[in-house]
Amino acid sequence: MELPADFKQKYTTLLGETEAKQFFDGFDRESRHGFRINPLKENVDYSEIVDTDSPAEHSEFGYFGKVDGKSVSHQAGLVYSQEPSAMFVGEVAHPNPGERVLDLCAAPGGKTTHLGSFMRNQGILVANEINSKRASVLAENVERFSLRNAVITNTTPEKIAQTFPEYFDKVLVDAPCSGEGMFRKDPAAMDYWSLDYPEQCTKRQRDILTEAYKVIKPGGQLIYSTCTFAPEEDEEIISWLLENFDLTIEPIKKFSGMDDGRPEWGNGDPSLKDCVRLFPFHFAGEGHFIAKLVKGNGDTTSKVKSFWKNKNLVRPSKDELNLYNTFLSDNHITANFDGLVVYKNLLFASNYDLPDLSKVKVVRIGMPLGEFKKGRFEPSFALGLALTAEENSQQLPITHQQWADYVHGDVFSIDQQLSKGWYQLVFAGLPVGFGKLVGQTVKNFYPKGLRFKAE
Ligand SMILES: C[S@@+](CC[C@H](N)C(=O)[O-])C[C@H]1O[C@@H](n2cnc3c(N)ncnc32)[C@H](O)[C@@H]1O
Repeated sequence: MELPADFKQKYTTLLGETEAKQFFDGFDRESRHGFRINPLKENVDYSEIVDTDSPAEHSEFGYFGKVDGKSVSHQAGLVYSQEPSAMFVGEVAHPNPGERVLDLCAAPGGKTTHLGSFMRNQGILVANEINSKRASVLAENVERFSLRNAVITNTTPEKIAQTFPEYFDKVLVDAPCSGEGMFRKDPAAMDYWSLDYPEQCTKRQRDILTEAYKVIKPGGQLIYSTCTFAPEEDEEIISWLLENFDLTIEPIKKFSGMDDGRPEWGNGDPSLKDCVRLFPFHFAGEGHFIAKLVKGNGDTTSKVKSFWKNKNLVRPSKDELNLYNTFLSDNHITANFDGLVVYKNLLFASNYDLPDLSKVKVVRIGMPLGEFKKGRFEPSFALGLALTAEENSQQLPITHQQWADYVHGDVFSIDQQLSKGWYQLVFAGLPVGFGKLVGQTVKNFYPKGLRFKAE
């Protein structure tokens, strides 16, 4: 691979001739692909749909291997394709069920879906993305992954800081960066690169981190990561954080092939060693830098405004509750969702412990359950993916061909005689969405914008 001459010169100075040569040779090695399994999808017959022969020791739900974007496993949220070094970020953050967690730079959702896997639908996971198109992709991935406790916002770090002062136990800043760790997989990333580019990125990283700091509870954690090797965006940024904020570095447990942070590439603080560097010539991944910091303990005086200050959100009316409960009982669904809230004619399972979100653009206020339509309740696609076999006995196993018809938007027939109603279609135990059975025809409710031709 033809690396930029300035890049080679810079890293030859930083690493010395011998190590720099190994570093550059690493870009010519073949990339190893990876994916994570979604632990929230239960009762799945893995042998039929995904190859889990090569687990990754450094990431609890991680595997080596390639997943096709048009496969059932990807489309129905059983897996998330993620390169092996990126899947160490969520592992370092490792939130617990019940915590309040923010993923500040979240799209397309690689880390968000990982954080949600650890949280097991308990607590609050706010996933924010500043770019609206990317926020939509984030919402799709969160929906596929069936994260019930995720709120998706599309706003700036400043607005997040105003809305959630000292609110979160853990904050992840997976920062926009110069992307040197993308060069191997996507050589076009080199076109953006220049000797000055890392320095330019640091300004934006400092601005984002200044806001991120404000939303961490005293004693809470900040996880910072980049997919670049540039010291300006890695050790230098952490040095700046240590010098300007009440933060200390927490050691990260390292696995084989992972390098220490380099104090001499920052301000010399020995604790920078406790950060982690993933270099492709030592570790089977594209490259990452990760730091974990803890905010000092102190009293908090900050208060957030109540969820119900937002006048657009209301509790479901008696009639709406009736429609929803009738839908559940008619279709043998026993799932129990808390935090019911209505926005326009949409019903969500949210969390009343959230603050007033009226100053930020909310993409989804929680898990979409469905929509009230002229005297009836129609379930969401997200609900069709999320319900487990225990929560919904009305499941209809389908073949791969029927799944292909379904995602293409076609109706299909079944041989059985079953009572009419909403059925959760399942392939190899994996729910793929709802269909409405009338006679022996399954009417298609696969979202129009997601339809595609499966191979
Ligand atoms: C490295 S990517 C995030 C990848 C994501 N965490 C994942 O694992 O899928 C960085 C994100 O930061 C967003 N971003 C760019 N400028 C930003 C800013 N000034 N404030 C906050 N986010 C920003 C980008 O749109 C991009 O989606």
